[in-house]
Formats: sequence, C-alpha cells, structure tokens
Amino acid sequence: MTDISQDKLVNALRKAVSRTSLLAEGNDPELDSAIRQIRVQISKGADAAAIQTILDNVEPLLLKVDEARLTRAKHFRHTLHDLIDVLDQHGQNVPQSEKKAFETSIRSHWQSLPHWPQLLKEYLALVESTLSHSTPIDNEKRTLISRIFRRSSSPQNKLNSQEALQQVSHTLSGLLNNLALPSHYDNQISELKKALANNHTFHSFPKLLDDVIALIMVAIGNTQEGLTSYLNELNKQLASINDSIVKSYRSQKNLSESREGFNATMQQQVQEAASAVQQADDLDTLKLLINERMANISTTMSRYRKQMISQEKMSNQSISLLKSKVTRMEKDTSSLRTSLQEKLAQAMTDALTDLPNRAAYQDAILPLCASSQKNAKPLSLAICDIDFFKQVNDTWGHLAGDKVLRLVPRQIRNALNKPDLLYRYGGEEFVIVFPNTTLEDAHQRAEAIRKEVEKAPFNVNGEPVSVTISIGLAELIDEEYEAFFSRADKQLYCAKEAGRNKVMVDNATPEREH
Ligand SMILES: Nc1nc2c(ncn2[C@@H]2O[C@H](COP(=O)(O)OP(=O)(O)OP(=O)(O)O)[C@@H](O)[C@H]2O)c(=O)[nH]1
Repeated sequence: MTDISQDKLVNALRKAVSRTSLLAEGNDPELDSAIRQIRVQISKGADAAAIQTILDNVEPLLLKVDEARLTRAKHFRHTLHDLIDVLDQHGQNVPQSEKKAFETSIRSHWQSLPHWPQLLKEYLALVESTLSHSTPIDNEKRTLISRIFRRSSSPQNKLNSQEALQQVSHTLSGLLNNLALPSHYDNQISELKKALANNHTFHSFPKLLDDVIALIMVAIGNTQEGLTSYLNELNKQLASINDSIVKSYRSQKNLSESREGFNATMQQQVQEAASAVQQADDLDTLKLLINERMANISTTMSRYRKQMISQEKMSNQSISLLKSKVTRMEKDTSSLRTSLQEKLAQAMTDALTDLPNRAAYQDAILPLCASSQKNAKPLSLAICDIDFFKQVNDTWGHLAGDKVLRLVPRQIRNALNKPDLLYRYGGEEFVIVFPNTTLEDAHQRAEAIRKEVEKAPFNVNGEPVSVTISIGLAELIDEEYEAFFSRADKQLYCAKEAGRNKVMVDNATPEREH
C-alpha cells in the first residue's frame, strides 16, 4: 500500500474513531476495546479508498445522531433545573452547598446518558437533605416527597401542593417524550405519562420516579447495544478486508519473486549456452550442445508460464473475494443508515400527534432565524396553547384530552400555507413558524387558525366540546432567538390574561428598506 493511501486510510479511520468515541463516551469497557481494535486495524493497513467511501456515508448519520442526543440532553438539563426551581419554591431551607454541588454534577454530566439516573437520584438526595434542614421530623410517617409538598401549601408559597406535584409530573412527562425509545415502548411511556398526569397523591410519586429512571436505563441499554453491535460488525469487516489484502499482497509478492527467479535462471542458462558454444570443437558437438541448452530454456519458460497462470488465478480470486467483502460491507452500511434514519425520525416525531416534536423544532429554528436575518427576509413565530385544557382532562378524562390534542393540529393545518411549519412544543402547546412572512400576514393567518379551532365540531362520546386556543405572535427583528421566542411567549400570556381565545401580537417589527 502506498504512503498516500495509507495516510488517507488513517485519516478516514481516525475520523470514524473520533465520532464513535464521542458516541461511546462514558460507556462500557467492551466498547472501548472495540475502538482500540479499530486502531489496531489502522496500524495493520487496509484498502483506504473503499473504507473512506463507507465512512463518509456513515459519518453524517452519526453526526445527526449526535445532534439528536444533544437536544435530548439539553431537554434533560432543563428538566433538572425545573426540578430545582420546584424545590426552591417549596423548600425555604434548600442547603445551598449541596444545591451548588448538584448543579456542578449537572454541569459535568448532563450530556452523558448513563449518568441521568444518578442525577435524578442526586435530586432525591437534595430533597431529603432539604427536609432534614427544615422542620423537625413529624411523628407521622410521611414520605419525603409528601413532606416537602405538604409544607408548600402555606399561603406565602406561590403554588399549592397539587400544582407543584403536577408541575413535577409535567416536567417528567416532557423528559419521557425525549427519550427516543423504540416504538414498542410507546404504550408503556403513554401509560406512565397518564399515571404522572393523574397522580394526585404523594406516596406514589417515588414509584413513578423509579419507573422514569427504569425507562432511562432502557434507553441507555439500547444506545449501548446498538453501538456495540455496530462497532463489532465494523471491526469484523475491517479484519476480514485486512485478511484479503494480506493474501492478495502475498500472491503479488510470489509473482514478482518467481519473475526474478525466472530471469536469473534464464540468464544462467543463456550464459551456459554461450560458454558451451565457445568450448565446442566441432559442428556436431555444437549442434548437440545448442539443442540441449534450448531444451533447458524451453522447459524453464513453460514451467514459468504455468506458474504465472496459477498465481494470476489466485490473485484474481483474492481480488474478487475482496470485492465481494467490500460490497457486503457497503450493503450492511446502507441498512445501518436506514435504521439510523428511522431512529432519527422516531426521535424527532411526537407519537401522539405525529407532528415533529420540540427536538425537531429546536433543530430547525436557529438555522431558520439565521438565514432570515442573513437574507433580510421576514420570519414570524406563533405559540398556540389550548385554553383550559386541564378542564378537558378533568371532565372527560385523559383519552378525550389526547383526542383533542390530535384534532387541534388538524384544524390548525386548514389555515396554514404550504411552507408554514407546525410543531408540538410540549403538553398542549404548539408552535408555528411562518417563513418569509411579515407580522401583518402572520397575524391574519393566526386569526384564521384561531377561528378554525373555535368553529371545529369537537365532540366526546357524541357530546359537543368547546375547544379554543390562545396565540402569541412575534416577528423576528435583529435579536437573539431567545428574545424572539420570549416576545411571542409574553403575548401568549397576555392573550390568556385577556380572557383566552385571542391572538395577541408583539408589535416590534424589523426596519425594512423601501
Ligand atoms: N391528555 C393529555 N393531557 C396532557 C398531555 N400533556 C399535558 N397534558 C395536560 O395539560 C394540562 C395543562 O394544563 P394547564 O397548564 O394548567 O393549562 P390549561 O388548563 O390549558 O389552562 P390555560 O392554559 O391557562 O388556559 C395539564 O393538566 C397536563 O396534565 C398529554 O399528552 N395528554
């Protein structure tokens, strides 16, 4: 193998190793050893061009998986901070040093899925510690969670215990939405979400939290299983390609060795013939000598031809074996790509409504904002929230609530233009991105959306149910995304305050050249 192709191979494999190392970060020693074995393959040498092509195809997919993982991790980090907020609101004696230590743990480990259960357990320890720093232990045996929420029912606290419990349950439900588990877990996740939403007692809360942790463990198992088998497979195939290359190299070497041997023998025989001619005294002896030498040369040549033919055959065989191995590896890679694409689509889709979910929104919105600002094109954002949705759940049950959650986006779609993008942001909240749309046009469309939902004939068990939505709207100006979202969100809050079933607009508009 030439130095250049060796360099190419080393680079390609280094890229793959660094990507897979990233994915395998914090996983078990088996994965680390698989990565080490790939490094060994690099040093042994393999067909650079074939592997480069395959890795180039795999790399963007691995990158996408990384991004989805990062989005989930960010969501988890928010969840933990939400949980700390709940604790701050309800426990006046949160021990600051332990809270800081927990926040440091979050900072160090939020990106590593295997640490998530540990972080949730640390949260429970912080709850426990908060309690032991506060009121003296009651005689009544209450669970830790029940005590902290019980204290929250004092009038100076903003939320009552039920609301606090709901807030935590809601946060954990959001976390479940972002776990990216295979679809056969959908039922279990939706049951657990239902149990969280319906949970009005504190004693069952730790059990529910345990169930959430168990599902996170499954998600960890899945990630590791997939990666381990992928790395093992890649490793096996690299090893077998390496084998074929070594064989092919050996037969090439044999060929050139026999060519050298042939040259030497021929030279020797020609020299022998020449000296025999000089030594011959008469014509008959000379004829005899020449015939003898020519016969020798002809035997050597036919032996050499036979050897060549058999070695060429061997060389061709090992090349075609190598080709079929590379083809198989390409096929396997393409099925890996398909399964990664399916997993990616699953992670980006909300199972209840089939809409792209919050992770998908977060992937899309920053590039959309950047491109609108760069090209001086308008971009508007609407945040929609179903009014009094809790009442729907409380009156007709969660299944009816889920039905409404599926129907509302259908109504919204009736008033959207083709390029408009609709996402389920979480719970009963939807966001709509209006690319290339001014605030004025987006306002008209948002009004149409509000009316579509208002006039829709929703019903549960044949009984009509009135469903409306409130909408907050803003157009992107020269600002950070967070400020843009917060302006729309503030308007949603105003729409709720103003009596709901309203569209409220933030009137800041970008300066346009006329
Ligand atoms: N059925 C169902 N309910 C959900 C889901 N996700 C969130 N919820 C519920 O949505 C409700 C949201 O209630 P609130 O945030 O109090 O808001 P609201 O009742 O809509 O009131 P306003 O927004 O103030 O008009 C909570 O009861 C959640 O349990 C879901 O996937 N399915």
